[in-house]
Amino acid sequence: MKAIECRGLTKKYGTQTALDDLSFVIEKNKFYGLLGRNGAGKTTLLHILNGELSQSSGTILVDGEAPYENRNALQKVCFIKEGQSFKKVARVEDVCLVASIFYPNWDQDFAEELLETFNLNLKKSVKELSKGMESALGVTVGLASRAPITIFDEPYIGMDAVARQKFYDLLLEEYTECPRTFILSTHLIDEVSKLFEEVIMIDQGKLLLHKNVEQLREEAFYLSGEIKAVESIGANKKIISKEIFGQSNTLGVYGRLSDEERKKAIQLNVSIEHMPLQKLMIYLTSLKEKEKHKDAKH
Ligand SMILES: Nc1ncnc2c1ncn2[C@@H]1O[C@H](COP(=O)(O)OP(=O)(O)OP(=O)(O)O)[C@@H](O)[C@H]1O
Repeated sequence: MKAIECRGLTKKYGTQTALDDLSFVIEKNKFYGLLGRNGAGKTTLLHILNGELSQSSGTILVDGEAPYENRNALQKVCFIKEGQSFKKVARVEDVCLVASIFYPNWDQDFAEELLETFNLNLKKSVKELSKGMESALGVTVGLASRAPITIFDEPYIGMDAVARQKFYDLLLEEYTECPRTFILSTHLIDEVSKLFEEVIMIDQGKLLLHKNVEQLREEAFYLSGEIKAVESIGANKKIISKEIFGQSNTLGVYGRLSDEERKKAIQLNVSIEHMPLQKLMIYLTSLKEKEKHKDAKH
């Protein structure tokens, strides 16, 4: 079942192309990580998804409807942005009241439970909150909205490591108890990658990768061992990184190993290790950059 569908989605700001012919499907009740370097186009995509921006061309459907200025579609989406700017004079309870009016599935008891967890007082005004506390208020709204599509775009600005961990634990608990579509856009990839079921990577407005995380675990790995042995296993594979330490070599590989190749790796004392998502993104985006420079030279 589709929660979101993009076809040829393109967004231009004047001559700047922020999204370039993006096509993908986000399925219902799955947890997505939206990843990409600064300026990749993530926020632009999320603003279009949330009906705040219109695309230059292509289509986007949220639960089958175009989201731009469409209240019906938007009630299904709760979008918590980086540095969410709630009205400074509003009290925490006012923020919850407004959210309860907008989101049909709002759960006030859950909201109050979360506020207590984050030590937020209902009577405090937003201007009295620290940066991290304001982010915790955003996280509370996102979770208690119980919106079928809940999106967090770097929602933890100012939250310390303990508060962030609390947020990830709550997110996992909520996803397990009350499944819905979650999209988390983040630069702290390895902190949260355990939550993701699918990963969408964007680079310079284009889709770089859309994969199931389990599949990625099998397809992105390091081979380490004696130089010749490692190179024989990595031959004919897409090599995305290479490090040589004396007589040993570590290759970052993006591809699949057959059972035969795995057996051979054991025989040759070549270790196979999972590559963290953050590293994979760094390698893939820098490879793209190198390819672009090469094309520009020719
Ligand atoms: N309002 C705007 N006017 C002109 N250009 C814009 C505007 N908003 C974004 N851009 C450009 O569009 C591109 C994508 O920006 P966007 O904010 O979507 O990236 P992002 O992936 O969210 O980046 P970050 O991780 O830094 O938040 C960038 O090149 C940016 O300079």
